[in-house]
Formats: sequence, structure tokens, C-alpha cells
Amino acid sequence: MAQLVFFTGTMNCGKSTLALQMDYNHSSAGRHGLIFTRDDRAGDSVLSSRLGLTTTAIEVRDDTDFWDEVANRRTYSSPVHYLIVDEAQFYSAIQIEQLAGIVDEMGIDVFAFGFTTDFRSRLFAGAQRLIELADRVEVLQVEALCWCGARATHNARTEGGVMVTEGRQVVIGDIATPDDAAGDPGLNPPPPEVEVGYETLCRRHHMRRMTAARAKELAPEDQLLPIDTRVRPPSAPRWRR
Ligand SMILES: Nc1ncnc2c1ncn2[C@@H]1O[C@H](COP(=O)(O)OP(=O)(O)O)[C@@H](O)[C@H]1O
Ligand SMILES: Cc1cn([C@H]2C[C@H](O)[C@@H](COP(=O)(O)O)O2)c(=O)[nH]c1=O
Repeated sequence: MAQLVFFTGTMNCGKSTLALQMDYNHSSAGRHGLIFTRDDRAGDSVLSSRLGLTTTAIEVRDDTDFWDEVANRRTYSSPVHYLIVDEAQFYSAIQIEQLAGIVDEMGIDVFAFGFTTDFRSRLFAGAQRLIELADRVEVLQVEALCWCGARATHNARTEGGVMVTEGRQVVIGDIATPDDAAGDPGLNPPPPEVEVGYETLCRRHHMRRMTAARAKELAPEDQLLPIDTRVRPPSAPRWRR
């Protein structure tokens, strides 16, 4: 039986990488697939992973009708056994319903990849409909981390390095690197196009608007080991001798 599966996790947890791997495995087994994405950071009609792999894809737009896209190709070019659909959070609820229809009426597997909530921790329309309709929702095993070391469950947006909770729902951008977060504007000025950045946080730090840079500002000494580890404290367990 064909299935609609939603693979999800925060930004930077490997969704696009898994999308490319799934396509590779299915096409290696002789199955024919179509790859769709929307607003990938690498540009139009590309599905890219931060591991460096990319592939061409069909760009999804507001007026894309998945039923027509698949039916036309199936009729005029080649069979279609599966769809890979990346950045699925950006699709409309109607487009997700079309995907469910393709699974049920055409018997085609649909593997959807995307995150659930935006920078305000509100559900994207596409993600909401996927959660409502998918046969299976799978949370990716690779954990993106918060700066505190906890599993990251939320995506934060920063503007000029400061976390924001208002603005357009969709603004293309990337995860800030630790160097960006360290933010020495004299030595390491951010290029102007990195004005908007993203950071994955645990819920506690997302709710407190505590990004890595903010935490460092508030407690710079916490970045260093607080004790001299060469001296064993009297309370240290015996195995640390
Ligand atoms: N240089 C690297 N070495 C090893 N793994 C990397 C490297 N760069 C990125 N990654 C892995 O790629 C993941 C991001 O993959 P990607 O598919 O782009 O994420 P997503 O689509 O979920 O935003 C990171 O969580 C990390 O595991
Ligand atoms: C949280 C959030 C993210 N985005 C954008 C930022 C990136 O361009 C993409 C996600 O890319 P990834 O490869 O899947 O990590 O989404 C956004 O527009 N709005 C948001 O709230």
C-alpha cells in the first residue's frame, strides 16, 4: 500500500540529506521518482543538503497542482512510483491534500520532509495538514542541539544577531555558525546578506529568547571551566583518582 510519510525535525537535523538518500535508494532499486521543493536556500529548482549534495528538483509555487504535475508526467513521459517533497512546511493545505490524493488514488508513495513550527513556534499550514493526514510522522534521529546541549526542538530567527518573534513567516536564511554567534564585529563582520539568521534552541531557551550570543553576553565566565580541574575536590568520587 502506498503511504504518505512526513519526516520532520528542526532546521539542520538532516531532512534534506535524508530526502536525497531516500531518492538514491529508491531510484537505485529501479523505481521512478519526482523531486519537489520550495524556496531551498541554494536557489530555484534545487534540493540541497548542508553535507554538500544537491539535485535538481521541480520548484513548487503557489499555483502548483501536484495532481496535474504527476498525472501529466505519468501520461506523457515516464511511470512515477514515488515523490520526494522537501520544505513541505511551505506548501499550502490544499497542496498537501493533493499529495494525499496521489497516494490514495494513484498508489504513489509520497515522502515529505519539513519542519513543523516557524520562528514564533506556530505551525506552518503545510506541516499542520501533513500531521493531520500522514499515514506516519517520523521524527529524525539526528538531533540538532541547543547551545545548552539539550535537544533542540524549536527554530529561532535572529535579525542583526538578536532573536525576533515578529515578522514575515517565510524569510529564506541559514543557521548562524558559532563564529557568527561569537560576534566580534571588528574581526569577524557578518556579510550584509546574513542579516537574518536562524538558530535551533530547546523550548526553555526559545521561550526565554536566550540565543547562544545572548547567553554569552549575560554570563561570559560560564564559557570557561569554573574550577581548576587539576585539583581534585574532596567530594569527587573515588573513580576520578
Ligand atoms: N561538515 C559536516 N560534517 C558532518 N556533518 C555535517 C556537516 N555539515 C552538516 N552536517 C550534517 O548535516 C545536517 C544538516 O543537514 P540538512 O539536510 O542540510 O538539514 P535540514 O534539511 O534538516 O535543514 C547537520 O545536522 C549535520 O548532521
Ligand atoms: C524557522 C523558519 C525558517 N524559515 C526558512 C529558513 C530556511 O531558508 C528554510 C529552512 O531551510 P532548511 O534547509 O530546511 O533548514 O526555512 C522560514 O522561512 N521561516 C521560519 O520561521
